[in-house]
Amino acid sequence: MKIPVIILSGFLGSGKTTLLLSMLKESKERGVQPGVLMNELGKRDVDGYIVQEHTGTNVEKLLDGCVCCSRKEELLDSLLVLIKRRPDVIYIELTGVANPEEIEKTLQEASLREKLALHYTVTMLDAENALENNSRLSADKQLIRTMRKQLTTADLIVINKSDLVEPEALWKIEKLVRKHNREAEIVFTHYSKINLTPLLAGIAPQPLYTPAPQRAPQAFKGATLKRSYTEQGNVAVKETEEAQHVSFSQVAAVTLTFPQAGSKVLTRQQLEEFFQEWGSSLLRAKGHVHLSEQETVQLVQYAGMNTTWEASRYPGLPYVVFIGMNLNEALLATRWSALFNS
Ligand SMILES: Nc1nc2c(ncn2[C@@H]2O[C@H](COP(=O)(O)OP(=O)(O)OP(=O)(O)O)[C@@H](O)[C@H]2O)c(=O)[nH]1
Repeated sequence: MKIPVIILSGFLGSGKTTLLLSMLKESKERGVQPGVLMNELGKRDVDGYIVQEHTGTNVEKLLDGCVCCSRKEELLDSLLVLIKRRPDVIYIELTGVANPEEIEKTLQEASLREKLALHYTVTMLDAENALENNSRLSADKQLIRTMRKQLTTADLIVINKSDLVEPEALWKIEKLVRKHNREAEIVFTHYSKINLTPLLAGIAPQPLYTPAPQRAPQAFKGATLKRSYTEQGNVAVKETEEAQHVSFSQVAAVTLTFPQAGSKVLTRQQLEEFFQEWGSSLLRAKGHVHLSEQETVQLVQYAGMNTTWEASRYPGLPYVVFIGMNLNEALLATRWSALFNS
């Protein structure tokens, strides 16, 4: 019996974990036992902790690199670990700079192809930044190619964060998406709220020895979903064999911790200003912080230039992961220390 796999891809901060959380909630309501694999660029497991805290789901994690390149071997091992637990479905959340095509190829490897069946590849887009990303990130050609692959490989493209833009921007994004993928279903939403019934169609609690569910038997609006690469996508993305196996080049993650007791206490505003200070070179930041004794631990998230705060029960030492393009790590660390000494 093959286990269906759903891949969640999409640029940094586009809403993948938010979608995963609602998929896990829905799975629980259906009595479906999920296996979850999460990949993070940084050394700290921010999203895995969120998933465990919100849903109690046991997560298989791959930290500090991308499963489509530097952590490729470990992807295979982690999937084998998950398979042993006999889940009804496997959800793989990729880093924001991963090429889902590489993961699809891994699923075809001899040790996996008899056990796993790709069910859907979903790509999330952040409506607030999707139109500017091409020019904002143009210095990193490999990243641009990867983001294009995220579009061409998808069966379903979710244009998320629609609450942050005018309707006209959504039509422009749809036009852009269609240039790269004519076949995928496109849905517009905010906070990753989509109808999960088509996505989870055919996935049910599996008794032993039942036939594998059919892949994507239902579509979002009645049409049958097909895996296809548009001519445009194939022509536009001319890559060398070597380039195809690398998904990000100039994007890196830096984890910074807080000085021990006795140092100056930061305010939320100071931390938010610190994020803004790095301009477009800081693409994403997230972490668990404890700014003052008066406040509980907070999960802080910086995505698309917006900062959000949420109470958390994270028990460990506070930290923030910074993900950026050509981030000057030494300068970042110096400026970070200065925050507490000024
Ligand atoms: N305003 C707004 N914020 C959103 C929406 N969807 C998600 N967010 C917020 O955006 C931030 C990033 O969301 P995530 O779901 O963590 O995004 P992600 O793609 O998993 O992020 P990475 O894995 O770190 O790349 C969080 O603070 C979310 O609460 C949305 O539709 N609108």
